[in-house]
Amino acid sequence: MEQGKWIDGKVLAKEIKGELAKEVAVLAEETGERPGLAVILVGNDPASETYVRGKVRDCEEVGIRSQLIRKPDTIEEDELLSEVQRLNEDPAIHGILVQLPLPDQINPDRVISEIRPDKDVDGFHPLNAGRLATGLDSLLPCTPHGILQMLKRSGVSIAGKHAVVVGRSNIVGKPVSLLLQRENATVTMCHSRTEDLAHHTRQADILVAAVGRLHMITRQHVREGAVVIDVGMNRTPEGKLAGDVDFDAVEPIASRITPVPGGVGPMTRAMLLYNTVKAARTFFTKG
Ligand SMILES: Nc1nc(=O)c2c([nH]1)NC[C@@H]1CN(c3ccc(C(=O)N[C@@H](CCC(=O)O)C(=O)O)cc3)C=[N+]21
Repeated sequence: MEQGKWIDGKVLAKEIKGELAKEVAVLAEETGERPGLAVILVGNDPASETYVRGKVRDCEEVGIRSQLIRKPDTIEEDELLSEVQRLNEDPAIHGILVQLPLPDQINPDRVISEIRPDKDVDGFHPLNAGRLATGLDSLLPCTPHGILQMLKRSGVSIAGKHAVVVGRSNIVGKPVSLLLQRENATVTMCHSRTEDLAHHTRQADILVAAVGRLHMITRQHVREGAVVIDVGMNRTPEGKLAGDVDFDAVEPIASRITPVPGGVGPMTRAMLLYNTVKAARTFFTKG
């Protein structure tokens, strides 16, 4: 296996965290304060517990203060909305993240819309989605922004290239297609109802797989020399974490490829820190 063609998300995330740690130190020097992130975790789903613990640890690494707020999975929507409102008003909190998924009695769209857009470090609020779509400055969703950073920092040129995005979710597919267009790529969107998927994906210079189905992108979907970004987070029958791309089949023909784990996931976490620092800087400079 040729290590040089892997785009290593862990290495790049570490580089970004180093840059953010310096910026946090400068902010602390100038203002006497540190960025603050509040993470709300409803219930005790083991996967969510692991993710949230990771986020808290990441914050410590760069000097961001974090606050984990736990709520039982029986919480009513109104109570969760009140908790968000309280954090909206808290001057020590610059970023608010409500871990998804939420229990059935809670409408996630209502909760996301309750977060102050300038504290919406997931970039999920409709105002931030609309600002991205219209080309205004905004807090960017972490996974799409992480993908863009991976491409840029590993020297992949985007302008004029054909990017094919598989998956049209609000958290990955749609925003990553907008970001790639902003970088002057020609973008094709594919989804579960696309006919002859492989016909489209084989045209890709840059292929982004964000479907959530284990190993659905195989060798026949990929043009020789393509750059392949795997956003999938699936479990194999053996319980291992694996992507949407059949890595062993695709790696030999790709020019660059991201592994799972160790690819997009760590970048997503790094961009959450980036957004928290950005939100804090905006808050401090507005006075
Ligand atoms: N409000 C909200 N915001 C989120 O950003 C959010 C969320 N809810 N709910 C769940 C998903 C999932 N997600 C991950 C991020 C990084 C890794 C990650 O770093 N994964 C490691 C491996 C972790 C492992 O080994 O289990 C990797 O890919 O190398 C995983 C999952 C963020 N999410």
